[in-house]
Amino acid sequence: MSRVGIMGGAFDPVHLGHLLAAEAAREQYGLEEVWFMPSHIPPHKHQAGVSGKQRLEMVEAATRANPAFKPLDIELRRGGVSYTVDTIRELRREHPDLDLYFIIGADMVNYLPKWEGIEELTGMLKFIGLQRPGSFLELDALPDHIQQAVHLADMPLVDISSSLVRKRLASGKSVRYMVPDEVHEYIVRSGLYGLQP
Ligand SMILES: Nc1ncnc2c1ncn2[C@@H]1O[C@H](COP(=O)(O)OP(=O)(O)OP(=O)(O)O)[C@@H](O)[C@H]1O
Ligand SMILES: O=C(O)c1ccc[n+]([C@@H]2O[C@H](COP(=O)([O-])O)[C@@H](O)[C@H]2O)c1
Repeated sequence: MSRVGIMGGAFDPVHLGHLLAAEAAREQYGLEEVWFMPSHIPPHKHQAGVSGKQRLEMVEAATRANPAFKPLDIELRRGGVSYTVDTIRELRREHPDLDLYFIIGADMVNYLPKWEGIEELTGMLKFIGLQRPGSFLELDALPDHIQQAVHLADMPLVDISSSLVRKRLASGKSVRYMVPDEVHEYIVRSGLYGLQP
């Protein structure tokens, strides 16, 4: 059974932290591919400022050079609030042969008890959790059935977030090397996040 990782997020915009997390999970769990999946409306935070099409295009630009990384537009096509449980049900119908691993940073691991349909979700996939500066990942604090579904991976800690990238762009600061060059070019060319095209 092929192992596939899913890196879900708003990707507003995609940054180096996302790519390093996906690569660490791929390497440490022998994932054949990692699918980068922008959410339509995130379940727990404000809707992204940039359109789904543009967030997907940035993900396409960021993943193009890596044959193991693929963009996945399933949540953008479905619309509405992007509950992961709905997406995984759909993906398992389409790909019953895959062993799915959902990749998340420490902030999201700690939030797992509040995810919609978490009991069903832990029966359908495994999570790969990564430490992230600013949120300490504490497995012991989680209910048993969630702890059993979460596997840990190591990555070089990087204190980069999409909010930091947006804030820096809006105040005219450099985000070079925080996002891939292709994404930087896309942001500048499209005049996103307060830049003039
Ligand atoms: N620097 C990072 N290290 C590890 N995981 C990360 C990092 N940045 C984001 N993630 C994880 O990537 C997933 C998608 O994150 P998302 O697209 O919401 O980015 P974000 O940087 O958290 O955004 P924002 O700052 O707008 O809240 C989440 O599981 C999040 O925990
Ligand atoms: O389904 C849920 O209840 C749920 C709650 C919080 C987060 N998620 C998913 O986790 C991924 C990372 O979330 P975020 O908010 O950090 O972009 C993204 O794919 C979200 O849809 C899912």
